[in-house]
Amino acid sequence: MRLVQNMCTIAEYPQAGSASGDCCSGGASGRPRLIKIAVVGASGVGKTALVVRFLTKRFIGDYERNAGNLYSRQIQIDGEMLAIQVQDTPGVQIHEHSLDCNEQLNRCIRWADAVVIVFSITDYKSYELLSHLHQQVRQLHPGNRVPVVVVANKADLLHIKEVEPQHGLQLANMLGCTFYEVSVSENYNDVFNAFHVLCKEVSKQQITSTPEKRRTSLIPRPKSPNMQDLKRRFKQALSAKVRTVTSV
Ligand SMILES: Nc1nc2c(ncn2[C@@H]2O[C@H](COP(=O)(O)OP(=O)(O)OP(=O)(O)O)[C@@H](O)[C@H]2O)c(=O)[nH]1
Repeated sequence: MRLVQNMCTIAEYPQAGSASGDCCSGGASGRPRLIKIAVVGASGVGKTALVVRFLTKRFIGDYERNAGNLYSRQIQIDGEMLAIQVQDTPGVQIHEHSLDCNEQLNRCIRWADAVVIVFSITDYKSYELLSHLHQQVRQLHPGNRVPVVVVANKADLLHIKEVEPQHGLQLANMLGCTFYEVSVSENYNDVFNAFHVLCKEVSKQQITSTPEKRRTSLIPRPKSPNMQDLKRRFKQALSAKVRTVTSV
């Protein structure tokens, strides 16, 4: 299903890296490096709007309830072309004080190199989900510092806010996440910055986590000797042999 120009679901997208997510398929192969981002949060906080805004710069007011689309696009960040895949996920809820996480969501989180947790400043419950979701990310990526950005959306609706943006910042700091307060409907730059920071962090991690690959690509290939040189050496070896034979 094509949504808008320059954005496509993964089924249409020419593969950058393997389907299993070869995160380091850039460089030598000439293909852009792949960065996979999952966007999670409660229902109605603006996850789809955020993803579409980031990928197309446009705010489109209404979307069907999200079934979990995967979008992809190549974008240039700091001079490098990157293949970004963004997984939009269905809204989560709290059920009896714990996260009502289905397997689909868990799979998306496991698949991701980085996660955006979105809440809306007009919905206190979506804010409460934040630390549960963060915990879920850490549990599903044990021993791996997957970068997480917290996005407080709908900053244009301050008159009906249920969460002080300041509280979002404090919680994000406590969890060790970068925090962005945005209005997807009114401001593209903040949205771009949130994804930009995330992509940069993943990029840094990918580069430092594959020292072997980098080292091999840095070692110059030995030059093959030219034919003249080989012939000369062959002749030398032959005449040496002949000399040895005649001197016996
Ligand atoms: N005023 C305002 N409305 C927004 C903003 N971002 C999204 N919305 C609106 O919020 C509603 C929900 O947005 P979606 O992007 O569908 O939210 P979602 O989190 O993907 O929702 P689910 O698919 O149910 O999980 C839509 O009517 C959007 O137009 C914003 O920054 N400001």
